[in-house]
Amino acid sequence: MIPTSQPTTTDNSNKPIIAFIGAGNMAEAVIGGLYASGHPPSHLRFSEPFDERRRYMESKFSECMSGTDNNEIIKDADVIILAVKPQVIRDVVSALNCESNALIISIAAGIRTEDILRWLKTSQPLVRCMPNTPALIGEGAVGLYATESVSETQRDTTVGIMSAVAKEVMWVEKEPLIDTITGISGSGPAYYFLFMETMTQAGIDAGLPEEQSRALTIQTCLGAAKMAQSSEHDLSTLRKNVTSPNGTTEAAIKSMEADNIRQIIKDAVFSAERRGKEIADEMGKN
Ligand SMILES: NC(=O)C1=CN([C@@H]2O[C@H](COP(=O)(O)OP(=O)(O)OC[C@H]3O[C@@H](n4cnc5c(N)ncnc54)[C@H](OP(=O)(O)O)[C@@H]3O)[C@@H](O)[C@H]2O)C=CC1
Ligand SMILES: O=C(O)[C@@H]1CCC=N1
Repeated sequence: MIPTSQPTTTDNSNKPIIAFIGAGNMAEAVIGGLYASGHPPSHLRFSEPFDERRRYMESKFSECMSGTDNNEIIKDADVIILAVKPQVIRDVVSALNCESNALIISIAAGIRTEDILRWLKTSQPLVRCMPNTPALIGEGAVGLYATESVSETQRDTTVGIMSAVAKEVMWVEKEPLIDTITGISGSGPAYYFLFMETMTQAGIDAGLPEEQSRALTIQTCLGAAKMAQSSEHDLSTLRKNVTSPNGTTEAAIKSMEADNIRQIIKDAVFSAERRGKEIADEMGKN
């Protein structure tokens, strides 16, 4: 009997070819996550007009195809990820020649699917996605909205891509909720950084060495987040568990409540959400 030959290389034929338009921070995070998850580099491409940035990305992802011509990069792609700033997306999308049924994923803050489809002049399957920068270390949180023409397989492909960089990947049924997610997790890392910056500075002002204040602040944030993630208790119970009657935490929380901390945070989230809609209105005019 003649032995059947065994393949010696991994079969990559079922992995989608993914083309990134714009190779900035977010594209770097997603390409990095896909690399680490074993996505074949030959199936990853990016275009980037800024020479210095492109060279940096080429040195980091040397096996990927790269260039400056967006239409060259999207040829034969199964998935096209729009990773440019909202202010340039209209010009970028209007110049694309999408002839295939490739899935398009836009990560641009605010920009609505109806505008992207109008600029594309096709009824391409389109997903609107809101990732965040912790994706750079595989700790992202991602919200997704699919237009009608996105198939179940393309939904699975989208989740597969985003799961390479995120621990939470979730669909919403109504597109405006992507703006809400922008206010929560898209912009959210900056709120926590601001909180940590301020807390570190308070420690320094009170006499702690910067290194100690920074380390204590960061570990406290991380510890609280991990507790919140693993605990069976809700967030307010966890807060109350730290707060002894007439103790130190109570004094701190009372001080924050007196300064209207809850309203401050809600206003911040709604400001980000509103700004997303404003960006969409500004860019969607034409
Ligand atoms: N940063 C964040 O926390 C998050 C960002 N987003 C969204 O992700 C998108 C990308 O953001 P981010 O990665 O931070 O931005 P970056 O500015 O880092 O990346 C965008 C890249 O696109 C390049 N670019 C500009 N014009 C073109 C073009 N015509 N063709 C191809 N590439 C082009 C830019 O080059 P050049 O510098 O030369 O202009 C830049 O390198 C934005 O729409 C943003 O709203 C979503 C969630 C979180
Ligand atoms: O600030 C911004 O517009 C982008 C989108 C979400 C986070 N950063």
